[in-house]
Amino acid sequence: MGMSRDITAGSHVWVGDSELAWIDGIVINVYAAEAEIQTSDGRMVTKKLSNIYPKDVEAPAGGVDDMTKLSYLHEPAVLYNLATRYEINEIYTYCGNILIAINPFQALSHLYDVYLMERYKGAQLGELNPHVYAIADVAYRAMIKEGKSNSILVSGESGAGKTETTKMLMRYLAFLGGHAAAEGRTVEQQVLESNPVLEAFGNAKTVKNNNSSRFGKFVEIQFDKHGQISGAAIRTYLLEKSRVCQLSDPERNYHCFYLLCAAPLEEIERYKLGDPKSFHYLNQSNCYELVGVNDAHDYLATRKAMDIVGISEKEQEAIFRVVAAILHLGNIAFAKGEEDSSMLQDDESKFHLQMTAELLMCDPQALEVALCKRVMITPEEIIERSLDPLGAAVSRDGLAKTIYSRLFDWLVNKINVSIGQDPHSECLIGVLDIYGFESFKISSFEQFCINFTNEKLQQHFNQHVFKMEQAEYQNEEIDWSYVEFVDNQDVLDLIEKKPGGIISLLDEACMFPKSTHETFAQKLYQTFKDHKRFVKPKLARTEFTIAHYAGEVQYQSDQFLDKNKDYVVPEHQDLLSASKCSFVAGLFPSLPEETAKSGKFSSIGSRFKLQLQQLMDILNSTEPHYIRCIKPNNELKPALFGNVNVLQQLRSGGVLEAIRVKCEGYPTHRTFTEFLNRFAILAPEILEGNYEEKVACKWILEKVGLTRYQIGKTKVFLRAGQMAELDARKGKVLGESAKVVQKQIRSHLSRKRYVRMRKASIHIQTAWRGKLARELYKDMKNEAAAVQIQKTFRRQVARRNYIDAKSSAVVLQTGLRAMVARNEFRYKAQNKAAVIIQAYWRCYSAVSFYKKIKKASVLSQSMFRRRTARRNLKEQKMAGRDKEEDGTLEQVEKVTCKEPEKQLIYVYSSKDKRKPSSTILP
Ligand SMILES: Nc1ncnc2c1ncn2[C@@H]1O[C@H](COP(=O)(O)OP(=O)(O)OP(=O)(O)O)[C@@H](O)[C@H]1O
Repeated sequence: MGMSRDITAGSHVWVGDSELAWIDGIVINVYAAEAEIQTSDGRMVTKKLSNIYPKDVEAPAGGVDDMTKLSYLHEPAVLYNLATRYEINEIYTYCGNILIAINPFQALSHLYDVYLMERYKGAQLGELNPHVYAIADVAYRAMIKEGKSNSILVSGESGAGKTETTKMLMRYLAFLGGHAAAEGRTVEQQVLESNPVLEAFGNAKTVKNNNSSRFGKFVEIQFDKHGQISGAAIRTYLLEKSRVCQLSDPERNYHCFYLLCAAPLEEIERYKLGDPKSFHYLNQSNCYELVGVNDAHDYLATRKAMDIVGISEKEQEAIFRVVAAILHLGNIAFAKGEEDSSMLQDDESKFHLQMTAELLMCDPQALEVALCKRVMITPEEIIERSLDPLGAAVSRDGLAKTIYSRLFDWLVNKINVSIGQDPHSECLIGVLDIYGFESFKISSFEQFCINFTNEKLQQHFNQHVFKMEQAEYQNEEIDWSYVEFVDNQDVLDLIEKKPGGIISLLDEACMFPKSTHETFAQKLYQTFKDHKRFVKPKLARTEFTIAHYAGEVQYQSDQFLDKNKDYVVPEHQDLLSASKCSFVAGLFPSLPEETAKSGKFSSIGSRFKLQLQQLMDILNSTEPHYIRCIKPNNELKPALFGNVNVLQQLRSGGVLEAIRVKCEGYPTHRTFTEFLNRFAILAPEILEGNYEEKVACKWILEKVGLTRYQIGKTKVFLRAGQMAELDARKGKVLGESAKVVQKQIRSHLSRKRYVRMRKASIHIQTAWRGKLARELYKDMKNEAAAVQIQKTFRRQVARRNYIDAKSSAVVLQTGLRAMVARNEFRYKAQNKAAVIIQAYWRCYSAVSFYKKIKKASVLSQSMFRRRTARRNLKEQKMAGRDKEEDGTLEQVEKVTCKEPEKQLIYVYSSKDKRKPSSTILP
């Protein structure tokens, strides 16, 4: 798919990357066979040209809904397209007629409502967005229109979404072919309800998926001539039996065991069950519960679904009794007995043996013997051999696996009988939900069978894709005779050829008592030493590698022989066919005498091969449709797209193989209009003339010089790489044109720039000159102003000096005159004032003298009077003492006046105090 010759410097390309698988970049340099590329994350890498793929820069931003619309159909383009679409929650994409469904790991309810079902009803494929409904609708309409059966093959690795997709398909088919208002249980209802029942018994939590189907399933939905569902059948393939007794952490056993442990109390007591942790078949892993799952609720839902699919109450009771018996069986432990024999380890084991026998309704002793002993029939005698504890445990596990797988087969059969098949139906739509290609570190017999299935389906797929291609070529009336068909028949021969294939050799080895896995491996090495699909790894003793279409897988042949042997130990068979429970006995019907005696060997491999052939026969008689489910990450998280992971699945899912098939022919188809829109530039002259589209396309192709292309009725068919070649030519033409355009534009731009610069420089000069003139003018103006200021200042100073001088003179004159005048005035006034002063002074002196004299005379008078009064008083006192003695003493009171001369001393008579008796002057 490489198109290295069209890669030049500047090309957008995809290059391999260890982390992202592919990364885009731009070619910087091209050397002889290598190119230097700058990746979009900024690194410089050098890669071989043959490992570089062109990138379509014209691709739509949201990706294309059909990969065949990609201009470059190669691995990175496919991957990038899916990643782009997944980012915007577009989980479905077509690759031609194949639908690629990427698990969203989140509920996208808007994608599955009834409204959408209505929209897809009758819509053409491609008319609406890619969807599972579109595929189911195409299958349904093709069936109605052509009266031919159709099948939808859903594949993908564990957890990719096959079961969910299958459920949606069945729901849509039930919607299309359902009965309007049917009474009771309708067929479609039973078909849909069979899912929870099968999931309870056939699904388990694995590291890859919490609800992983551990079997393949093909559901045939039959339709009557009115297009209504009239019957259905479910075929199952290769249930993983080993899970019943062997678990790895953090996986779980089949859901039904946990559901039963969460059943209503009375059932738990009836079956003597309890905590799942107490059962050996469940406690090998630490995972007992699932997030978001309620086992008690699911138990009741499963019982309800069993009712709907027609499993009676009594049968349901028997089914869960058997499930409980298996749990008890697993708890029977063995200890070493006498010699090489074994015995029950303890009382607990005895209890579980008793319980197992009770639940299976068989004899406990017979059960113990069946577990611990083997009967060997030789031509001479019948020998009973004891098993050692390990052998007894293997026998116990073998019994558990056989019972469980018989129970599962019974369920499938019962569902089929209940739903019923329509013997008159001519058309059916089969939905195949089968495990995808598996490659583990240790791949064993199961992976061998699974990968064999996928090889078979891949061949069918290749043939179909090739047929579809051919049909399109025929429609377009182009020659396709030399398109080669890619085949994987050689791998299928290696596996299934009879005689001489691996399965045949394995059966031979199983039949030969002395065979070991080493002798088997040696036989394989010898037989296939020259087979190009078979590889013996270096230093290998029992491993072998097969180069499958999806990649090499190394198988460990150690357990191939044991796992291939498909027989029930006769002791187990006899024990259970003798059970008193008709249900249990029914699981182990007695073998016809001759079959039992003949001991005819039956192998799982051969039986599976036969089953597969029958499936292929059905598929070959139908019109197939393919849905490839992809798991975008191992974390089971939404919005995480792991490129490397997805690429591996595209490879193993055959999508890349389908693309390779396409690339062998004409991977690129373009309608004439599309082609002209994209490449008319390669021959511009056709745009001028009025040519027919087909002629114009041919003209372009001839002008470019391409060969091996084809022109059909409506489309141009290009071989791988031719689109890139045309794009490269277009790139060159565009490059040349771009140069001319660039030249013109550059000259135009340069001139424009020159004119602009010139104009700008004139502007600058003008502005500069203006600035200078303004500055000069400003200086001159400042100078004139300064002169003016100086002049004014000087005048001001002179004027002030003059005024000062003048006013000084006036002041002086005034002063002088005033002085003269004062002098004159002072002389006259002084005389007058002296007279007045003298007059006053004299007056004053005279008054003062008078006052002094007056005062002195008053004083001398008063002194005289006082002396007189004092003499009087003395006399009176003398007289008074006499009076006192006769009680007529008088009171003396001094009346003080302001004028000393007026002060009086009154003398009162004690008899009459109101009237002084005499007054004494002081
Ligand atoms: N279309 C979808 N929308 C939402 N979730 C989905 C869709 N498809 C798958 N899933 C989620 O992915 C989980 C795994 O899907 P599913 O069980 O169908 O895988 P599977 O391919 O059948 O795996 P296995 O082979 O192990 O049975 C589902 O339980 C569901 O959660």
